Amino acid sequence: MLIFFPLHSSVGSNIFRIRVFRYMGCICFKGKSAEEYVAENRIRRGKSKALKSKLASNSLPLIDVGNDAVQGENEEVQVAVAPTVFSVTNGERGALVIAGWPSWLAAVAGEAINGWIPRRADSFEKFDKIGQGTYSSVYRARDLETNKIVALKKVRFATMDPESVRFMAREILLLRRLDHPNVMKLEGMITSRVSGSLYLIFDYMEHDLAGLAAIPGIKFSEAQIKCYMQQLLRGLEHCHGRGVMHRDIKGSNLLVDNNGRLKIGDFGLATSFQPSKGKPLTSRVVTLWYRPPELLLGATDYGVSVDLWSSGCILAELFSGKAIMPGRTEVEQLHKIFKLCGSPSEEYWKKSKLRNATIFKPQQPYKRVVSETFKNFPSSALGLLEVLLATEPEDRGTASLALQNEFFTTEPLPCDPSTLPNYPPSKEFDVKLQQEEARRRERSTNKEREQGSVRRKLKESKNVLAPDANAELQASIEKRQRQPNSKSIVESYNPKEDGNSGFPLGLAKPRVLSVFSHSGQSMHPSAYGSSNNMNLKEENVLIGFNHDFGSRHTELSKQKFRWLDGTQLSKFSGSFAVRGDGNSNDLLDGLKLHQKDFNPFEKDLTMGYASKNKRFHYSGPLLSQGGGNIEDMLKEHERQIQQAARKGRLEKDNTKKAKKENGLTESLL
Ligand SMILES: Nc1ncnc2c1ncn2[C@@H]1O[C@H](COP(=O)(O)OP(=O)(O)OP(=O)(O)O)[C@@H](O)[C@H]1O
Repeated sequence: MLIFFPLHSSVGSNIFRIRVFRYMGCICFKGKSAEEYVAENRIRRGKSKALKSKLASNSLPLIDVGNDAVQGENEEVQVAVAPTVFSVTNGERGALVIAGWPSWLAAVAGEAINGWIPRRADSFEKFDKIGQGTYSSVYRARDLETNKIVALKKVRFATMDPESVRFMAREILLLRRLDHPNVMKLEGMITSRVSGSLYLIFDYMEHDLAGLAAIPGIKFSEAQIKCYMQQLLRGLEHCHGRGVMHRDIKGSNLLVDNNGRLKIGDFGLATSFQPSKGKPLTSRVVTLWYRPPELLLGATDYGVSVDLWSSGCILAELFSGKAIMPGRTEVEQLHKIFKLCGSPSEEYWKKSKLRNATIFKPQQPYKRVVSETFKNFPSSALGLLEVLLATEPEDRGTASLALQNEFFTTEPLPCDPSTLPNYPPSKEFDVKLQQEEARRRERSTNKEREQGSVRRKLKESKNVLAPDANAELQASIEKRQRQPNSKSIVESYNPKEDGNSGFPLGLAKPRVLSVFSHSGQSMHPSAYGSSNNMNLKEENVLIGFNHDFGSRHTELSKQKFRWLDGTQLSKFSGSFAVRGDGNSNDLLDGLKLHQKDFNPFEKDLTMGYASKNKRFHYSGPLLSQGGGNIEDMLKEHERQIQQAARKGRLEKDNTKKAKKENGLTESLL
């Protein structure tokens, strides 16, 4: 059997000529000639007229797939690779491995790599690290074949975990669907049959919008803002037109090159949407500050308007120089939205039937004050902002409509991207590095004096960086990577599969996350008494579990809720929250109450938990009974955050003290 080794690929083209070399005078695969094989296996030869003529005119890009064979006896096989995604048959899987892909990838994510040939790592010269995402590290590199500077995104996933590979493949599949000047184009991938890693190849982009906005002294002009917004909306128009929802539009995902061209990047949370199919989606997407109200209210049938909301946040941010709604928790985020954009209409509450609507519906409607708040913005910008930041998703229109808004047609017109100034390196990553460096220096010199200067430096950087979309879940990703055998639960999670008690087969033993207390507020288990102190024997208890999955998709739906009886509970080492006087009956009453209200299999009911480093994270809605009093919830919420912060500071001080004492002892010894 002939083994093909890739020499060079021309990814992005839909039609290739593949030069195969005869080895010992014969080319065969599974008893067929390469040509027959290629013709039969999805690679359609001369199917359409246009293709036939291209084939005849020899105008197709060429890929060599053999450097190991005997030259001289070669023949050219012309191959058309359709641009769409295919399901992969066993035969094709074999062909993918032969083409140089590792079997773990071909087996699980054949569709994502079909028709492509991997690039070899040694055909790139790797330089510095330029970015760090939750799921990746990004490096600058030179493509030795083209001499072009590129960005290599090394994606993190567990090759042993098919679900994790499949999820990573989703990003690739979606990227392959897109081809637009304002969308990051996947130029190819690097891996090999023996490699356990995968790099995605992109054009190198010098900046991102968050980083640019954070450069001290930079204030974009109206024409420049229009230019960036136009590019963003054009990119979105393309994505939406191709059935892709981005679901994480924010400054650091909008990459900008030295020619002023903006491209939407990071499709890790993106999904394809088919409105007709009505498949429920997770509401735990989009970085908090840019997350629209419907997601905070638990919508699972949302659409592309989520990206338009985020774009509205970006528009206002570009004019005001800072994030407009920097919430620390989902509750606070929703409150900020209501205070600025008003609460949705009565009709909306009724018709939308959102999961968290009863909890978060304010007793008194909030008035919209967008125009008053941003009265200094140009009026045409306000017009577009009013549309994009509509509380009700249907009122946000579409990217195409936004592009027709008078914002883009009135003076000053959007400037040409090439006229945008050249900025110094300014990625969000660079800003983070600078801030870390400033902190490090602070520690190593006179504390008092340095503290002042760092505070000044941080102040100078006018834009506070947004948290990562799922930053709070980082700790569990790492844990998950050490647990390759756990079964994952994907967006289309089917509660029936795992029954009402116990856990799905193959799942790692879950960690108890939270229980609902009497008032319905979620409490962090470790902050309160242990299960042994409570009389939980007879009752069924609603508990949130963290299955600790490492891959991104499971994060989106990782927290599941189950009713457990006392016996099952006793199997867990976690401890439980009790409100009021700590009497277990308080808890149980509360739980029974919630048993009526909630479907135990619903996701994302609560998200408060402590990570490995014992920092408190509140990312989820804290539930309250009956709804209506968001102000009280916020007060309680704020109190809990302050308390957690105080506790953190105290622990830090104690550690420092202990270290100091140890140091003293050591030096004495
Ligand atoms: N093509 C590129 N050119 C230059 N820098 C890039 C490029 N792509 C990504 N980066 C940098 O790397 C960082 C991480 O990339 P990306 O956001 O795609 O990774 P991720 O793991 O999906 O991140 P996230 O945590 O946001 O999900 C970006 O914020 C950006 O600064």
